[in-house]
Amino acid sequence: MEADNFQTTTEVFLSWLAKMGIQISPKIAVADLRTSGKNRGVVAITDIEEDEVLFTIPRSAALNMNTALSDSQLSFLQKTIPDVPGWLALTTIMLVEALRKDSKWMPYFAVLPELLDSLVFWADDELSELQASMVTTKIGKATAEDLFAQHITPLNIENANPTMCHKVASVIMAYAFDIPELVDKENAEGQDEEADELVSDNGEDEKTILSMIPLADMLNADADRNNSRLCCDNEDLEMRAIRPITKGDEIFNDYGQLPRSDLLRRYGYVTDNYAPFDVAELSTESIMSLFRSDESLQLPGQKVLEPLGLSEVNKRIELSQREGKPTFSEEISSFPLGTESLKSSDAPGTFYSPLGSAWNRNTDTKNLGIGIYEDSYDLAHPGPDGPSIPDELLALLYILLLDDEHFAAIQTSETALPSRSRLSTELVGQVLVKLLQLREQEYATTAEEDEALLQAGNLPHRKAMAVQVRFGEKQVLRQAIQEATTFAASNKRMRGQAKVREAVAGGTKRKVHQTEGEKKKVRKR
Ligand SMILES: C[S@@+](CC[C@H](N)C(=O)[O-])C[C@H]1O[C@@H](n2cnc3c(N)ncnc32)[C@H](O)[C@@H]1O
Repeated sequence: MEADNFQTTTEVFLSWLAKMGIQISPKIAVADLRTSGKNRGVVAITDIEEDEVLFTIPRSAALNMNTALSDSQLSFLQKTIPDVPGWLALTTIMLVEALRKDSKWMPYFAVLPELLDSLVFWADDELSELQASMVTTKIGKATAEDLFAQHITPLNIENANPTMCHKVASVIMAYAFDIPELVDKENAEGQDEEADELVSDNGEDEKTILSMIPLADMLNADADRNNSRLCCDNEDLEMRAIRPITKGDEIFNDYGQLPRSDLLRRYGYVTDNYAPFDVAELSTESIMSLFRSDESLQLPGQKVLEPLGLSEVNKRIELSQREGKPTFSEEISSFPLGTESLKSSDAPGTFYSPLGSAWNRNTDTKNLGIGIYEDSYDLAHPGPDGPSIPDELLALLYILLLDDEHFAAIQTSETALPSRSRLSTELVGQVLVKLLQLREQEYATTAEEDEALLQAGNLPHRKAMAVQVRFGEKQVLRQAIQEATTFAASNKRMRGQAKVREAVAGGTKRKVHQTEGEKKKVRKR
């Protein structure tokens, strides 16, 4: 019976797509992919050539603030909640639209999922299976609920309780597209001339509108298996093949090169094909708790690094926080800086990104510039795109480990940091190994134990996904440790050449001398 309902809902949806003016190539079909855990998807029923149009969607069939609700409902919302992020505005629109008895969008709403497996819906005991993964700090459930309470609750929309708001907002996060605004070419020409004087035409100022796009959002994704892309020629939206597709193949969109932690957070699934994009994060707080400690740092080979003293640590942090992109000399540019592209664009607490001003529909993409001091650093699998350990992390440790004379030289002259190969000193490598081993120990199980769990199989679905995420992060940490052990650049400018001493047998730990003021501020590990 359920299968019949599923099939009927799909058929009603397909007829509705035609009524909405969506033209579909006879070479594709919507398929029931529940047996592979994907619900619906789109498949090729004959061979398809590269660049063929799979379907065309008029802008009127994209659900957004231009197309949903009555004019009076929309202007009421614009007046009542003028300054909200785009995802929150679209959530409100969908909640209100779903209550309209004559809503033309009903056959579309019927194919949208009731509930996803994205992390906002996980119970605490399920989340605990992610162990020390920092993805749990990025769910932003409480922040989202504050926004629901502040903006949606006062509207008294029937059934718009926090659970329902999360359901709609999480569907938007997993299904919506940011599409360029329709440009009124006749009027835009004159405006462009004026605007040319003010802004550069680098595409960053393009206005976008967050939209639900029926059928385009029925495409699943599997890392680099993407074979189609949504294109926009101002008037219509087109899904095109970006490579030849063989009969029977699934048609995949591109959700981005996301680590499995983020895939799980945003989309509620993971597959092995995303494993190459996994990241492990090292928080700056954990680095600083090591450096701010008043205890000596025990390094491999029985070496001991004396503490730096709190005010000195703070001076070095200040230097690393200087605004602007880091400047490194020589061959640093042979690696892309850090692993920014792997990083989730949304910060903790901004769960349902993209954020942007809602009613003027402009998503701000300005790059504010980054110093080497970040809240956390992404470690990745080394590959053609770069090494495992980002340059910024090396530079931060290098600054913290520089001897006083060379630190002062960099501080006063604002000279560039040395190249990556010179940042990778033996001492930086040893401290990094220590930090990464401590990070590994934050996870309750080892990589080997996780692997055994996965091989044994039969895990509950969410636990299996969590174990894959934490196992992937531990594998990245292992690779980063491996990379750090190869660091062999000279320690000549490094702090502690006089003070790094062989620990005496039984290694007594000496307290560093501190001023009274400093002592009060020292944070114990
Ligand atoms: C844009 S929708 C794709 C259509 C969706 N399958 C449906 O039936 O409504 C994104 C959602 O599809 C599912 N999905 C996409 N790709 C998947 C994959 N490779 N494996 C499992 N589920 C997938 C996830 O639930 C994700 O949140």
